[in-house]
Amino acid sequence: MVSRQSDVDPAVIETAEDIEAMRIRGAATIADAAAEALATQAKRSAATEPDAFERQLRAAAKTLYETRPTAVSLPNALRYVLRGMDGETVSDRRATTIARAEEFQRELAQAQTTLGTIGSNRLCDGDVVMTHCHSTDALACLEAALEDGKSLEAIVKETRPRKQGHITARQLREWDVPVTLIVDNAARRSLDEADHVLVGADSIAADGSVINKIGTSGLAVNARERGVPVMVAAQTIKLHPDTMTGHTVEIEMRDDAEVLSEEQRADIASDAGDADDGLVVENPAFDVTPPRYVDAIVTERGQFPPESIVTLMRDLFGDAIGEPWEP
Ligand SMILES: O=P(O)(O)OC[C@H]1O[C@H](OP(=O)(O)O)[C@H](O)[C@@H]1O
Repeated sequence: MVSRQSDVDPAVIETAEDIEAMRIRGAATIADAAAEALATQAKRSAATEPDAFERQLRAAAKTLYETRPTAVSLPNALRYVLRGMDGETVSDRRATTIARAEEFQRELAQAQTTLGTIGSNRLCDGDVVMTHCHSTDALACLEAALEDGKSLEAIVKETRPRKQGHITARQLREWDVPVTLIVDNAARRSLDEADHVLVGADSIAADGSVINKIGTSGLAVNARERGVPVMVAAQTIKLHPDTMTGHTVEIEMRDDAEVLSEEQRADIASDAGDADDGLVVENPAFDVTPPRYVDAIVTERGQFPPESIVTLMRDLFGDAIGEPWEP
């Protein structure tokens, strides 16, 4: 539940609620929306003192941060914008915050385009690509390959429980890519037809582990066994710097209702509704794919074997991290 702090603008609260409810979803889209929300907070702040202005921006960042715990693109976006807030007056702090948020959004869009070009180099004319969930970073690779004149086909996993695969299928059909939509459990069988598995990421850990939509790890294990290369498309905003100091990535557990309606629960558990009706629904939104099942992590800075992604992480983030809203 999004906390409603008095000095956080209603527009920021609305964005936070949209992210929490997944009306705004996808790690890159969430990061873009968070930067936009901080710019809105800055534009609308009625603070007359620079310290009060800064407190409001940090409160807004904390509100946004607390929406979803797994995609590191969110805190990375918040850190990036807040670290650009500068100046001794409200006016200066407002202007620098807005400019920094706009810079973040431009760089995010450019990074995805560059990543797509790099990822498309791994794809050949006539390839069949299996996708999981809906990743704009992954689709950027397919779009770049199509713009290069390569023909592609896709096997799209529906990706229960929220079926984000339908978003991918719709986008690919708009690009006139033949799509075979499959239930998640058919992935192993369909891998025989695939030349690549292409997925996105919510976070990349220092050891090269990939945190992505639930079902990614099982798909990657099956792909390794079937000899199908696994490509992870992930802008550097997905790199999780806290994992360089031993922190693990929290896996978001989402509501039962995404898996089972109250009517279905009542159909299964005759004494449904009792706290101890003996029926527990587990709904993890993400899982962790070990680096040994990943062939390449494609970023806007080039592609990396998972075991070496930490070199890029150190280069970009250094060691000083801290919470995104802290000074
Ligand atoms: O940043 P882009 O590549 O768009 O998406 C990255 C990942 O974010 C999504 O999470 P959710 O659907 O928001 O839970 C999926 O796990 C997807 O692979």
